[in-house]
Amino acid sequence: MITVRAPATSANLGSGFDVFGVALDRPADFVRVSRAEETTIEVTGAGAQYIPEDPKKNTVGAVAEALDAPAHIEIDKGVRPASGLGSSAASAAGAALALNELYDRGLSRSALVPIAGEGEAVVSGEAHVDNVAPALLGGFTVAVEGDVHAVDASVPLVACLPEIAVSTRDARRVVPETAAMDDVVHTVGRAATLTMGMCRDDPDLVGEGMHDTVVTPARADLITGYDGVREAALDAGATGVTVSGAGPSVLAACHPGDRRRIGATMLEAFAEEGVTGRVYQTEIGRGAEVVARE
Ligand SMILES: Nc1ncnc2c1ncn2[C@@H]1O[C@H](COP(=O)(O)OP(=O)(O)O)[C@@H](O)[C@H]1O
Ligand SMILES: N[C@@H](CCOP(=O)(O)O)C(=O)O
Repeated sequence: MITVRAPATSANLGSGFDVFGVALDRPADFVRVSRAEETTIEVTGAGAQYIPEDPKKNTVGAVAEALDAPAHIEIDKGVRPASGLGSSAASAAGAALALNELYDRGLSRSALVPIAGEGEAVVSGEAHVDNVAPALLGGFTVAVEGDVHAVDASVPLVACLPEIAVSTRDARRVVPETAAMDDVVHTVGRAATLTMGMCRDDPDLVGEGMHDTVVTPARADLITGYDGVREAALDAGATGVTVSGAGPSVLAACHPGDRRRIGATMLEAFAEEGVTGRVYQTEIGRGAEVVARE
């Protein structure tokens, strides 16, 4: 029996739609696997009632199939589904790491990324890897067709999760099909700035690089109170604010020591719109890791 802790992740970071991702120090899922004749799944924890246990509908089922590694898989959810914090990806990445070891497959973490991506295809219709890559590799990741680049980075973050659900599948429907050249130039500049910020552990550059005029405005309309929450976080000292993944979580980058104030302000701004929620004071963290072998 092997247990893996698999972290939440935040994809896109504004300017890097479907490309950028970071592992978050918290929250996390715990995935425990034991060998079996056929795959069965048991889910407990945050939002478990919304997560199917049918292997054909759960991300970990697709991973077990891709690795030809049937198992009884217990998932203890720390990352609520439809949160914009890579909930489905955390389980997929955790299962990939755990089953790889359980069945002695010998695959590297990089080789497990597309396998965990198969799990994402089950829920969003596409095998995008911008969440599973940081969940496996940790740090800041850049997913380009067929390849992933990763770098360790240290930047304080606040993730504010409102009590509303936005499914990734629905949020992909509002993404514009085309962009004007001015917006493309703006986005490239911000994405490059963010990448430089990650390489230098510089929260100011990371925050500046989060600004995006193409995808984020369309997604923001799905999140009640987004504009007020963004303004409030910036007023409280955030260096940049954007939609986390497909939403509804809102992600702020900041300097050390500012997280508590920013988190409280974001919750107040949501409350003004009648929305409750919770805050994770977090930072860029490590990838999934084995925490127990029994
Ligand atoms: N192991 C899993 N963990 C979380 N969600 C899962 C899992 N397997 C399937 N799902 C489904 O995936 C959807 C949530 O995924 P998604 O919308 O991408 O949320 P998130 O933004 O938190 O990753 C829900 O419909 C949920 O039922
Ligand atoms: N690039 C994807 C990322 C979805 O992240 P999630 O955490 O909301 O599942 C997208 O923006 O659709």
